[in-house]
Amino acid sequence: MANTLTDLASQISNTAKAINDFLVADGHPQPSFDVNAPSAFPTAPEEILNARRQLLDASQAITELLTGPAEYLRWLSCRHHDMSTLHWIYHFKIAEAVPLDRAVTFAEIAKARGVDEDYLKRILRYAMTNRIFREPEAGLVAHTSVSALLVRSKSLNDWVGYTCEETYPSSAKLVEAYEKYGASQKPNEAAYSVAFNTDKPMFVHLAEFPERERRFANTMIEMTSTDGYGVHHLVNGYKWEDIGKATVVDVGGSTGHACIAIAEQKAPDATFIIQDLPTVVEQGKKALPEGLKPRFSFQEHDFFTPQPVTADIYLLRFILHDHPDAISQQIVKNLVPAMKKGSRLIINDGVLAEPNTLPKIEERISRYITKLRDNTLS
Ligand SMILES: C[S@@+](CC[C@H](N)C(=O)[O-])C[C@H]1O[C@@H](n2cnc3c(N)ncnc32)[C@H](O)[C@@H]1O
Repeated sequence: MANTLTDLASQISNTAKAINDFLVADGHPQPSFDVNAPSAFPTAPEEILNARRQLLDASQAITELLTGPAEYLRWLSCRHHDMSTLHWIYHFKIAEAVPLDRAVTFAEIAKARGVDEDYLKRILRYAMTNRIFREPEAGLVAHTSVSALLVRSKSLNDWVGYTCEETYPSSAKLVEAYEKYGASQKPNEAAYSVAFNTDKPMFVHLAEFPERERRFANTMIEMTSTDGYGVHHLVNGYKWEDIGKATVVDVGGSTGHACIAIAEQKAPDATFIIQDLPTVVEQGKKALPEGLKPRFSFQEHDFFTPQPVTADIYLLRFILHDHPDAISQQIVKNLVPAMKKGSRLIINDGVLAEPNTLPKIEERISRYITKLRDNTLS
């Protein structure tokens, strides 16, 4: 792998050219933080996606190399300001006070949201260094494509809320939780337990706060918009078109978004039972598209107890990574008594690559799953 400045620079130049040629040839706009810029890189052939990965990796490497280890470590340890300012913006609904089509003064935003103008200015000017809002003229605030998503995308706003208000405070308690529980595998002995002063597992505790539970369910939907966790991997990774009139049970299926995609795109005759905790089930029933009602039902079921439904297919999507091996085995064992001859179990989950086999950016994202477990689940 290239590791000198000139090697990295030429890798950056070559991959940038390949990407630019693709964007121009296919009529896509240049990447930009303009408020109306596309919110994601366009669909592209595999070689362009690879060039993008290489470019991201090389540009991160060159930035970090040039920053130098001491400076890099100093500022790495200050990144909590990124989260705390984002949290402040989320909590006081600042994005909603900025129109999408024009700039407004700090004073107008402060008045609309009932916050102190100077405080707001300090928070926003820091956030602007992360491309969240911009100051087109001194004293005026306008949206960027990033801050605009806090208004335009309800599920991305919920993702930000969940990370700022559940995982961020839990992360800050990682050391305290380890001091208290060591490497406990119990779901109620996690950093979340310390942060929220509870002896209940996260999902049980969340159920006491319907708005936070709803936000978590929406975060799961938003997750399917990401590269690696897209529901298209599940939809295209199995021959759903061959299952005919099968019954599919989605265990811990949240509000049913994965099975909705399967039902709409690949399995027009199958029926689906979405199982989850009681309040999530209620949300799922409310959000189900009208046309799917004859083929969908929602059922309260705790996957730590025996499965009540005999079905052709059981789906465990993004369930097992939340739990240590012994508990995951129990979740799977609970399915066995309900299974009939020919029943299938489909597991769709994150798999960790060997260390150093992915670009650093991708390896870090894939390891979020392990952090999720340490922080919030066990
Ligand atoms: C990480 S989410 C995955 C959701 C969904 N399968 C998906 O792919 O988006 C875990 C889900 O398990 C549900 N859950 C947690 N504990 C549960 C339990 N004991 N029984 C049933 N569902 C549970 C949560 O409410 C949540 O919807």
